[in-house]
Amino acid sequence: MSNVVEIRGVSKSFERFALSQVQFEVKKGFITGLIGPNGAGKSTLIKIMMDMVRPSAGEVRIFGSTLADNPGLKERIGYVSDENYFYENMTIRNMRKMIAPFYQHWDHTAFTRYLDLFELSEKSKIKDLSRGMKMKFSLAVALSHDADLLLMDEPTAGLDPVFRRELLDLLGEQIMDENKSIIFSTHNTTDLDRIADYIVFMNRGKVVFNDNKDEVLERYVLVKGGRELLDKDVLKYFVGVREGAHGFEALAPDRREAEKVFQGSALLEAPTLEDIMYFTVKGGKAHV
Ligand SMILES: Nc1ncnc2c1ncn2[C@@H]1O[C@H](COP(=O)(O)OP(=O)(O)OP(=O)(O)O)[C@@H](O)[C@H]1O
Repeated sequence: MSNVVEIRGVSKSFERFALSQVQFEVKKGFITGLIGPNGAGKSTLIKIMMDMVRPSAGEVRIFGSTLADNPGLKERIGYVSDENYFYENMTIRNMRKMIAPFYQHWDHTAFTRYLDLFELSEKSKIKDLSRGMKMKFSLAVALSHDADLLLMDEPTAGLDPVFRRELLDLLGEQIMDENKSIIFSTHNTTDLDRIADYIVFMNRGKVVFNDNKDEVLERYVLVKGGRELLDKDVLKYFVGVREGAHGFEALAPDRREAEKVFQGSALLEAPTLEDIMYFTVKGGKAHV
């Protein structure tokens, strides 16, 4: 199976944050969701992938080359930023006239179709668009130049629930063509429940895991039991614990092991991606 993106030992330090030794691959033909709490380093990593931020170590290969060696590859990426990089005083039409010539494969028919679908008028000025409408415009651009990779930083942020679903369906349709791939970051794990094939989970500048979504959901297990079960010996089986008035809830990273230890004494349940993110980020010891 070929990789559309290869991230090798990427590090980047800012004054109060470090992305350290990030390493993973993204498979062609799939949707990969990038999740993690605020400040985990998702946007920084996406900017490094786009060659907008230079890493202090390591490299990113997209379609087999680095963008520094082969800047023309950017054309094959449909990038959606988490910031508005359009000119506020321009209309959508004038912005489009400026952007389109950068792309050899600009598809004006597709662009007008997306504007219609997203209920945007070419006459609107960027500054008069709501946050969600700016996101829609950005998506229309990213989808209109026959990109092989859609790389999107929080594309569902600011979208209402109805359009959010429509967008996820639309992204699902994009990868029907098995040559296309999608990477997108989100805070909303339900976006991923719906469409992601792979999950890259980042926390504090590091990758916690990069795995097939179904395998992740099968590997972890939620353990629910009485407080009397919680002692130091048991804590080693958990990545995070939450204590309530009557009992505890914890996430174990190894379902089989947890089944052996807790079968009969605690309740074992399948976690959601949100449970996995919550317990991993929160940790456990401090709460017990
Ligand atoms: N140019 C910069 N200079 C200094 N610090 C930076 C810079 N860019 C990012 N950071 C810091 O790096 C950290 C990670 O930021 P980043 O935007 O990558 O996180 P994120 O996972 O996308 O977060 P969010 O989910 O809140 O968007 C933050 O603490 C941020 O303040």
